[in-house]
Amino acid sequence: MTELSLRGLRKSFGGHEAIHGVDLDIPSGEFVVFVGPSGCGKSTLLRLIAGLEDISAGELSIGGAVVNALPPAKRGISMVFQSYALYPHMTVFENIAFGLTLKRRDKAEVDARVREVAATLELTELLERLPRELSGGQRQRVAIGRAIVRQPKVFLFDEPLSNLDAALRTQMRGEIADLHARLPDVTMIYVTHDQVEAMTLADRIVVLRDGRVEQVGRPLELYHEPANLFVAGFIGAPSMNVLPVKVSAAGAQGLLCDLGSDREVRLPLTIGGSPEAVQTLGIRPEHLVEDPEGVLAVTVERIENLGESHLIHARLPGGATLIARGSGAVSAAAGDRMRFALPPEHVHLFLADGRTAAARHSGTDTAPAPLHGALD
Ligand SMILES: Nc1ncnc2c1ncn2[C@@H]1O[C@H](COP(=O)(O)OP(=O)(O)OP(=O)(O)O)[C@@H](O)[C@H]1O
Repeated sequence: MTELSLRGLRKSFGGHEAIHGVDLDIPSGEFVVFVGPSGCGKSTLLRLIAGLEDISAGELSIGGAVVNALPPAKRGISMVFQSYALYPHMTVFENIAFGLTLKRRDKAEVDARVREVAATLELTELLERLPRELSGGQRQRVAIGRAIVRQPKVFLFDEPLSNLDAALRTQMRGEIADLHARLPDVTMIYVTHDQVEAMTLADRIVVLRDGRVEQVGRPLELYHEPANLFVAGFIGAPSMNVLPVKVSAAGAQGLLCDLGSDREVRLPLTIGGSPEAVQTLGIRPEHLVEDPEGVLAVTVERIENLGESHLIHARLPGGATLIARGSGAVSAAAGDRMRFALPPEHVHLFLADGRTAAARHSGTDTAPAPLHGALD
């Protein structure tokens, strides 16, 4: 069942339109993550759903009912903020109970609900403490407790872990994943800057740019089959390498591609339209293969050792830079010349307007997974 439905949702602040008409259906129980560069409208979209901002145009439905005019408290939604927003003079118990007591429930019922939620979040021992007597992770758990005690149908998170250090973030990320598993009927919408949170928590990721949806899909779908250059560059860290390319010949043997290097590369791909329309080639850092016969001749500029892997930052003769990820120790050093090959199954091709070019492996009837889209 569709829990949330956004139809042509728009938001203007004065004369400035921040959300330009977003359409999105979110089924009940789904964990959806909004990502995108700073200022793309993630928080605004979340606040429109919460009712903290008025919708300028379009329709928002929750559980089948249009809620545009409903105040936040009547939408069956709870929200957890980055800042926790706990009441400093109230104990953990009182903070969690706050949402319930507002509804003037029976005291014994409030007590039981708070203790149940506290047990779920391992806060039982801390119920009498004040927020200032808690660690960052504990405070965040209280904020989550205050949200779930209301038994919302929809749970909104606005960068809930961004104030925590790396280790605590990892722990809380696991706790949020567990919470989702324990509350399978609760729909969760989560805003983050963090790629790992987006990739690991989401059933589906919504990539936003300048107030518009660029692509919606499962994390690995976005990773392997980005609809356009923007999504290709945004999902994945380090970003996908993108190089200007000219297709100099296309035929039964595939595409002959000129990357401005000293040799051309033949990719066993065919595309559905004019080869001249292809202007950019993309390859992820982990898919570049060191090969003395490889098409890309580079000069190493810098090596970053990350322990379990390393990143080679290199420059092509034309000036373009690229990053290759390898495993284990690396023998190359700054100033070295190396060559990399492009495994065709990992190559992405993009059109002048940034859309992914449709492509299929020559000699096969089925389109390969990494390349899709329409070529006009
Ligand atoms: N109350 C407001 N008044 C005017 N403009 C606003 C207001 N809130 C947001 N905006 C504008 O709307 C756009 C989207 O902002 P929003 O905070 O939703 O982005 P975001 O993707 O959440 O950014 P960040 O990742 O930096 O938090 C921005 O251009 C921002 O300046």
